Order: sequence, then C-alpha cells, then structure tokens
Amino acid sequence: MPSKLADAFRSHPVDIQPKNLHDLKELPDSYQWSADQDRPEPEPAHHEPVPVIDLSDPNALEEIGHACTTWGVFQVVNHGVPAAVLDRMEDVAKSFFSLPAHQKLKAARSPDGISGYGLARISSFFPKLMWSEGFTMVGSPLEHFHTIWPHHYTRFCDSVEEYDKQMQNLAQTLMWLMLGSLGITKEDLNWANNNSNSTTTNPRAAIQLNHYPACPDPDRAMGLAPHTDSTLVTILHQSNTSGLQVLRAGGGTAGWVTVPPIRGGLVVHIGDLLHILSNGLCPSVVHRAVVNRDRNRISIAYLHGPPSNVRISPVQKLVGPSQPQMYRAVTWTEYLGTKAKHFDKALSSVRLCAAAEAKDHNNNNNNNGVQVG
Ligand SMILES: C=C1C[C@]23C[C@H]1CC[C@H]2[C@@]12CCC[C@@](C)(C(=O)O1)[C@H]2[C@@H]3C(=O)O
Ligand SMILES: O=C(O)CCC(=O)C(=O)O
Ligand SMILES: [Fe+2]
Repeated sequence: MPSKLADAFRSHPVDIQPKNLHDLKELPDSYQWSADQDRPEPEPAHHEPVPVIDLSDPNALEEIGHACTTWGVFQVVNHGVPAAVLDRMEDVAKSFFSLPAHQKLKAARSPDGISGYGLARISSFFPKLMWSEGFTMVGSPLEHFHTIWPHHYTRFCDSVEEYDKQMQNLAQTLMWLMLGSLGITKEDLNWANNNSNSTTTNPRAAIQLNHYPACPDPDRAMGLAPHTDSTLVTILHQSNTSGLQVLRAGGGTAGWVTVPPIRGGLVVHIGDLLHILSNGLCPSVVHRAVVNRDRNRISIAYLHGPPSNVRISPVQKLVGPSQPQMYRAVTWTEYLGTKAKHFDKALSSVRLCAAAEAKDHNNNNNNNGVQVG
C-alpha cells in the first residue's frame, strides 16, 4: 500500500492526453455529452442559494454548522486571505494555460503520477471528453516551472508558495469551525495535536488549476463531470466567470444550483474524508463545472487532506447505538487509490455493512452516499 500521496495512483494509471481546444469552431463528437450522461440542463426555477457566510459575523459558527449538515458547501467572505494573493495565483494559472500546447506538455503529468498538466483524472470514467485542462501540484512546482519558465520560475513559485501558506491556514481554521459546530474539539481527534515529523513535513494538500476555454457549443459540453472531492475540505477560488454548480439533493427543489462567483469570496466544499470523519453527518457535495460560449474560465482548488500517516475514521463522539459507525478507517493515500478504482462507488466501498443495513432498515433517504447525477 503506497504511503505517499504522490504514489496514490501508481496502480491506476490514466493516459488521456489533453487536446488543443482553442481553435475549434465546432464541438467534436468526442466532446458531445448526451442528456442521460448528465450534461448541463436548466436550473430548477426556484431554489435556495448556496449559503454565503461572513467569517467575521458572530453567527458564523452556527451558520457553518447548518451549511455543513444540509448543503455540504458554502461560500466564505471576510476570510482573511488578501485579494492580492488570490490575484497572483490567478495570474500563474492564466500564464500557464496561455502557453502553447507543446510548452504545457513539457509539464505533462505522467500516467501514474499525481503532479503536472493533463485532463482531470476522472476522465477515464466517462465515455466523452471534458472541455477543460488542468495542472495539479502536490509539493513544490519548482521542477515543472523551471522547465517551462527558465527565466521567471521563481516569481511563479513564490506566488504558489504564498497561496499554499494562506490556504493551509484558512483550511485549518475552517476545519475547526466545521468540526466545532458539530461539537468536536481537538481532543476528540488524537492526530490533531501530534506534531511528529511525518505529520508536519509531508504535503497535506494538492493545488489544482483548472481552465475551461470558451466553448462553441456549451449546452452539449461538460467542463468537469459531476464528482465529490476526495478531501477533508476543498477551498475553491473561481475567477469572475460562473460555471460551478452543486447538486442540491432532496425536497421539491432538487437539482443543480449555480454558485455565483463573489469578488474575493471562496467556495468551501466538504470532501469525502470529512463525510467519513463526521460519520455521515456532513454530506460531501456533488459538484460539476459547466462551460460558456464566449469566456474562458479559471478556477483554483485547494484540496486539503489529513497528514499522510493518519487514518481517518468516524469520530467516536458521533458514533452511538442509534448512529452505528458507517465507515472503516482509511488514510488519504489509500482513499485516493480507492477513488481511482471505484470513482463514485468509493465511499460505499469503505462503508461498513452493519451501518448500511441499519440505514436501509431506517429507510433513510438523505444524500450521505455519493449519488452522481
Ligand atoms: C488530492 C487529489 C484530489 C484529486 C486527485 C488528487 C489530485 C487532483 C484532484 C482532482 C482535481 C480535479 C477533480 C478531481 C476529481 C480530479 O480528477 O483530480 C480531483 C481529485 C479528487 O478529489 O478525487
Ligand atoms: O471549476 C470548478 O468550479 C470546479 C473545480 C473542481 O471541482 C475541482 O477542481 O475539484
Ligand atoms: Fe471538485
């Protein structure tokens, strides 16, 4: 079993090369999603917006608790990350994606690797291609940046490092607020106060730059197919162009809800590992990206996970006679391997049978499992 994040995909290589989408005047057949493959359809007419939470508001904790147990996603403002840090990171993404294809391919992700340029890994689970390209960073991007920008790489590396520092801070703050809102403290997680070497030095995040070029036929294309993130939490910065949609399950207003970009705001997604940690109390939100006709769109995801030596399992405080333990313990690397193999069945593949039976018995139809589409 690989222990390093970067080795998570060794046994599930994906080898689909990105194509140059810029000069296409028509949508090729290989990019045409049919309606039953979940291609974008209109939003439900009446729906609640995704909560926007002001972190400086005295009610923030309560609002976070509500958002975590219902939506699994919210936006934050007044989060303390300077706008300039977000802007500089967006510049890195724009500079990278505007390079000619042969330059970007110098930083190509290897089929069994995690870092580098390519299509989203989940592409292998769909019959059609997605209208996007991505660049994944786990640890320092120095090697790749040095190859593509021999004269300017330090400036770009500095922007990434600064972004990483700020996001790590915010991710920790948000994690404790989210767990705190469920009554969980640091003492309830035996790994949270452990500062051993391997806990602090290994990367506990990936940064994903996404680019969705303007698309000649946006209604038939898919930017990024529906998925949940394999993280504790993901913090997403989207440029001023909309495209992110989240699946609001249940009730009369079920359907895809657009998350409008807010200048300086950040989107927070609950990932599968926080769903496991919360013993199913917090849903990991299914989301996707749609594309549009005239505008390029950039998004930057900070995918935050636990230290690599930590096994995540449901917090004991949230397990009891009426809430049996739903999942077995997994490390981040192990879970990424499971996701690479089972994709949307990954959560159910680590679910414990007794809990599943109890749930079926209760005929509980909430959206704790991942239901794509
Ligand atoms: C740490 C992570 C999390 C990964 C895999 C690995 C590095 C890149 C992440 C993404 C980013 C794009 C969507 C996703 C679904 C994908 O294809 O690559 C993500 C995936 C996951 O959340 O499962
Ligand atoms: O581009 C977006 O808005 C979504 C990106 C995303 O879901 C991801 O990178 O995991
Ligand atoms: Fe995502």
